[in-house]
Amino acid sequence: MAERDISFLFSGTSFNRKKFSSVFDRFKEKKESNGSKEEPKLIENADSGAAEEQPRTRNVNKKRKRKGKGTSSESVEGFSVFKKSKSEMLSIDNQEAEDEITQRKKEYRRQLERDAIFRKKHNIHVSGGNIPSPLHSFMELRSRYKCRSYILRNLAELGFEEPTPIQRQAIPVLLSGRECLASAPTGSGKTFAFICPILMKLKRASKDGVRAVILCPTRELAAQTARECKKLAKGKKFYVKLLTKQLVKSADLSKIPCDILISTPFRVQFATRKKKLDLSKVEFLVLDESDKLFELGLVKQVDSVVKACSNPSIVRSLFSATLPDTVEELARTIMHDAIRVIIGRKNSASESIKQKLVFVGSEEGKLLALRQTFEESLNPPVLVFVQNKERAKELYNEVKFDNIRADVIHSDLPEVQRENAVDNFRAGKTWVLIATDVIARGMDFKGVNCVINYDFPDSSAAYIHRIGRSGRAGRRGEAITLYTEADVPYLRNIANVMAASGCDVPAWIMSLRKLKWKKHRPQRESISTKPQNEEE
Ligand SMILES: Nc1ncnc2c1ncn2[C@@H]1O[C@H](COP(=O)(O)OP(=O)(O)OP(=O)(O)O)[C@@H](O)[C@H]1O
Repeated sequence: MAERDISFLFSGTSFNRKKFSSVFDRFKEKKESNGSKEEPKLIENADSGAAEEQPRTRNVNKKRKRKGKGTSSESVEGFSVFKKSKSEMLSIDNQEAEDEITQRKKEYRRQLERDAIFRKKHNIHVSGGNIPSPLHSFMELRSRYKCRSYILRNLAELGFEEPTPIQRQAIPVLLSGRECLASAPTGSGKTFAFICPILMKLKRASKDGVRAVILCPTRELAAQTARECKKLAKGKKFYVKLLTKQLVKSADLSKIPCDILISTPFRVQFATRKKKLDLSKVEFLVLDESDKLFELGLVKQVDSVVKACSNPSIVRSLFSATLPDTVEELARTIMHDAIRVIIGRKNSASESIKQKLVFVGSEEGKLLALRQTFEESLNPPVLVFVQNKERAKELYNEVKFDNIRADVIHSDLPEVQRENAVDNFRAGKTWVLIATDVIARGMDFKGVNCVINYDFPDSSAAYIHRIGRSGRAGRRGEAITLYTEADVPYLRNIANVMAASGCDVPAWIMSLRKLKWKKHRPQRESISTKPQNEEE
């Protein structure tokens, strides 16, 4: 059939098959070798990674062919080439094919070396097969992946000059249709590392149902991610939907156009269980803050969303600043041939944060230390983290009369109040925001100068995420962690994180025994300056 098509195309042309049999054979060989695993590729990248190098391959081949012609005419002067016997011709062709393969292999190796040097320079560590080359610039999104100009325009409008290390590697991975397990420091641009390839792959808006789902552990982070997504999609009519409680209640979601759905696992699971949401066409699933999503309490909901996204060709990706081995193992059970991308050292704090430990003796000592810090050097915006919502309320009641613009956020507050607390802090109306871990992850407040851990964090991951609210996008930040006698057994774990990110830690702390850390949530005395009997 194919042959007949070819003959049809060449009808009227006298084409001597016998004379050019060796050429025909070469094409045949190529066809067969295309399917074979042994065929050497220029770049052992996944689909588009390889595609990205194809023009270069073709150029090399063209050049090689032209050069070959030139050489033979030079050496044999004109028509003498046709005087060669058939077997000689065949051997020349075979030689040419072999040369080409060797050349490709060399180029492929050179590209691997260039990639390795570039990754080393940007502290990018990768594992997995056929890893696409990292991005050298945002412009490569156009040259390699035909990125539409609206995205490049929006990146420029946002003031992004260069991709961050996680963006350099994770974007090509996802654009190549590969799954990605990624870890990079807080504030290093992970959000755009998954939003950008999703927008590029979805190409344009459609009314055919949800095509991408992004799960975040809190509604605040989901709202922020939806906003960021809309910023990058500006100028293109994508349907980006934040799935809120009201939306689930009020609408038949199947009738609302939605390309990208962003929400918490609870909300998405609820909507799918009520048959208000069909996720069978989802092409991309992102688990942001994935280690948090895999914690007890969320993992079942996540599991049910993962199952609801039943499209067999779905591309899943996991992102977080902290990725414990247990989470990696669990993640691998749901991922196919994922590429692992780690920026810097896994589970470490951002190096742009100056970290300090301050001993305060007792709970009373904490309040004194906090007030003293505010009096001497309040440099807003400041975030103060406490252990639970009760303590958040107590501390807020203490500082709200201190002539500083303070506010509080915790899970007991109604949605609107939580939103206002975040918005006012963002807008600079609030100087000091007292918070539980509800905003410890992912929240991107511009220019938080200092994070104060009023209560010692309950894990080193919690520490990394809390202090990571400052020192974002290359800016400098500060973190102060108050501790009492009750916290001393856990000091060493925090000290290790500090030392790994280049901060000074007293030698006596480093000589403490390292405890296997379970959640550290000691019973703490209530926060109050009022005498006990007055309270009663
Ligand atoms: N290429 C870039 N150049 C400059 N700034 C960038 C770039 N990419 C992202 N940013 C900015 O960096 C900040 C942090 O980004 P993002 O919130 O995505 O960090 P993250 O790595 O997800 O942090 P976390 O681990 O805390 O969730 C944001 O304000 C974002 O706008």
